[in-house]
Amino acid sequence: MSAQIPTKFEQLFKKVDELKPQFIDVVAQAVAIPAVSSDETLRPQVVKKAHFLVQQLESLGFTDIQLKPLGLQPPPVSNPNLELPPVILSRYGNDPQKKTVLVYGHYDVQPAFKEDGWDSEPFELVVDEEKGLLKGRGATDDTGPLTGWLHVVRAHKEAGVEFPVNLITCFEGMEESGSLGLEELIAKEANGYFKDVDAVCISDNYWLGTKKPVLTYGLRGCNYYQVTIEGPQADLHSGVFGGIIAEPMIDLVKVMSTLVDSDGKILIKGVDEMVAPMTEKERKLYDNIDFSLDELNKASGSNTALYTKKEDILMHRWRYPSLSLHGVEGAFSGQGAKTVIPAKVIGKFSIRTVPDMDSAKLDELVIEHCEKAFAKLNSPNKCKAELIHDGAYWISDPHNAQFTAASKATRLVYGVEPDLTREGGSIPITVTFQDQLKTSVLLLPMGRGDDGAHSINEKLDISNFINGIKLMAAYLHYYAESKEI
Ligand SMILES: NCC(=O)N[C@@H](Cc1c[nH]cn1)C(=O)O
Ligand SMILES: [Zn+2]
Ligand SMILES: [Zn+2]
Repeated sequence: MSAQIPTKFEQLFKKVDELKPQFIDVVAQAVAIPAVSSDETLRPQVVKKAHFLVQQLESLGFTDIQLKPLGLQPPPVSNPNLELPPVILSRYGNDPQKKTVLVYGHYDVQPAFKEDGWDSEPFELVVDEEKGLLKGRGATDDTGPLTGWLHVVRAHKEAGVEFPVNLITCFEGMEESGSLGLEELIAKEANGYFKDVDAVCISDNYWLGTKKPVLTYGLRGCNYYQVTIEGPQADLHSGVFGGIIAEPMIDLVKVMSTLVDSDGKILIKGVDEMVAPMTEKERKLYDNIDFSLDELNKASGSNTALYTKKEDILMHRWRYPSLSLHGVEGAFSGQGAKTVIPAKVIGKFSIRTVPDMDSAKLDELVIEHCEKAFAKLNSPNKCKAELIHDGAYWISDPHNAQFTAASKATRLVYGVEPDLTREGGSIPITVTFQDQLKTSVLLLPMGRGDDGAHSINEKLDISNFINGIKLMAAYLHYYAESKEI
């Protein structure tokens, strides 16, 4: 850190360091609540986590705290009376002389089971001081970064440093399941709760690698589909019925195998044609990005990369679509050798979308493709392909007041210029904030590319957590000082 660091940052950063145990304790309490949005039976836990966060906001002096209901979860859903989890709106400061920054985060998490291969219980935060890690579901995605904003407020209060902006929180509990219901809420509040918002900042993605901080200006979208194949009335004995009835699982494997090649090529006609062509200007951007095949291999824990050149890896993560097969509901998946013929199986897959793909057109192509592939099997079973949820891709210009402030903050905290990156993952609501609030959006990641988000042993390095809080604080100060909006 430079010797001329302004006093306010010195005071703030010292306080952040002092409060480290308390900050980690808040993350531990939050991680202990298994707020898995995709598991309908865990919906009360998602709601419990919202209430936990409300308590935290209250104790920090946030005002106008509202738990916004979003109504019932739309189909496909097992329980048609399932309420969506609430969105948490709150503010800290209401000074018309100050800029207003909306911070978005999500308190829901991906599913996690110890049997998946975790070294510890996923919903018990492990604080490993020796390795410098916080380990647990949500540590990096997105419980750790979401709480970061609250810690920024606490550090200001306890250090006696004036908070530089008015802060508005928008924390949702359905991001991992397509942000259902949030778009409508944002549209409704654009001229209400959010009317004075000057900028939106999201901390819900990761550095590209493990060493260099980044600021992010693009995301892929995600359209998530399911194909249901139904046959017999109930699961059957394969010794009694095998070979004499049409098995849903055989049909499903055949249909799913027509979607994508082993080398990642999407086999659905018409998809490639929707992808924006590469320009020379864009091609040059990849040269300056700090990344290597080695980092990808380390993050995946394998040597299974489909591309070896940095440029190819980045292009296929950022600017080309991908299709992933995720799983099969209703299929036998336990240990041992159960000789069952599943009666109904639901295959799940998603497509990461990119400019200029048309989401509705993609749905048509995918559904038609699945129907045709099934028809070719001449099976007496029933097949239905449908969209579960979608979220749009987003790309913006990274040269504005927010990115300038965040670059300055990165130099202050990390002593380096951040790389400007796009992200292969999705945050479905990003584009809605930009369009509805007519503001710029900055993605300011806290964690590293090897954090294992959505995977086993998800972690956040303690240094990233602490420096990430300092980075958030410095960004708010520099943005507050900037002349432009
Ligand atoms: N940290 C962002 C993230 O993990 N986003 C999810 C969003 C999503 C979309 N559909 C299902 N989940 C992602 O998988 O990218
Ligand atoms: Zn996330
Ligand atoms: Zn996620």
